[in-house]
Amino acid sequence: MRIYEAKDYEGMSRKAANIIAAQIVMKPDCVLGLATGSSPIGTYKRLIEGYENGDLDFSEVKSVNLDEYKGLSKENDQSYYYFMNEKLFRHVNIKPENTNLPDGLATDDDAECTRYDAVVAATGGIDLQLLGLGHNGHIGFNEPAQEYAKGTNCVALTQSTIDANSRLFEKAEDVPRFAYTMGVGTIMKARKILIIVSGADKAKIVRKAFFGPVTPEVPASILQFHNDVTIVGDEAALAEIQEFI
Ligand SMILES: N[C@@H]1[C@@H](O)[C@H](O)[C@@H](COP(=O)(O)O)O[C@@H]1O
Repeated sequence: MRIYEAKDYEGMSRKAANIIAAQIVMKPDCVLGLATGSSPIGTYKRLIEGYENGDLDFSEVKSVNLDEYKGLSKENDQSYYYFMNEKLFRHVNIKPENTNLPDGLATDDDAECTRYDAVVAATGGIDLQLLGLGHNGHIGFNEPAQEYAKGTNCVALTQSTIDANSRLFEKAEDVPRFAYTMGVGTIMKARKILIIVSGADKAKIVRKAFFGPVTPEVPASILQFHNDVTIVGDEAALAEIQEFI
């Protein structure tokens, strides 16, 4: 596990974008696993700059996103489809047909999970998976549980996740209660994992996830078993793991 400490959110974003940019330069037709949330917004900004100044070409890049809220359409400004379009896709030359997310409006959960697993498999596998970290250790929307989900699944969000994400919605009641998420098994199959963490509120879970016991009760802890994980965090988020850096 490599750990890079950046001074602040901006520094974290630059470092993470450099790692993703290196992946794109080394393999122009790479498959990127992408994430939503506040953590990757700065990273996507830097990638857009890389495209605008001619350093990065997304024309052959494929992407698969981790998750999507159940019940939200692509046009809903809270959907992860909308987020990805606003924060990255529409600003670079990635082909829309090469970008993939679970379908928030699917009605048959099992069929949608099977479909999305097939979509991910058809890409040939994820070269680099970008991850944020939930306050309870969730990755994608894989919440603390008794066991790890292997493939895409429809999950009931925990109250703590609903509360954390309600800051982005007008009313807490508007936060969907269910989401489709890529499974932990699929995430673990990514060739490289890049996890970004920022802010003092992540410090405790960072220690628990990466230096505590491996358990589905802290979903991100399984990343300790992956052989190519890079953590990029700012000083505040890495405050509790200083002895390991
Ligand atoms: N489903 C997303 C995750 O993919 C994200 O990594 C995490 C942390 O979000 P943030 O980066 O805003 O702290 O929570 C959300 O619920």
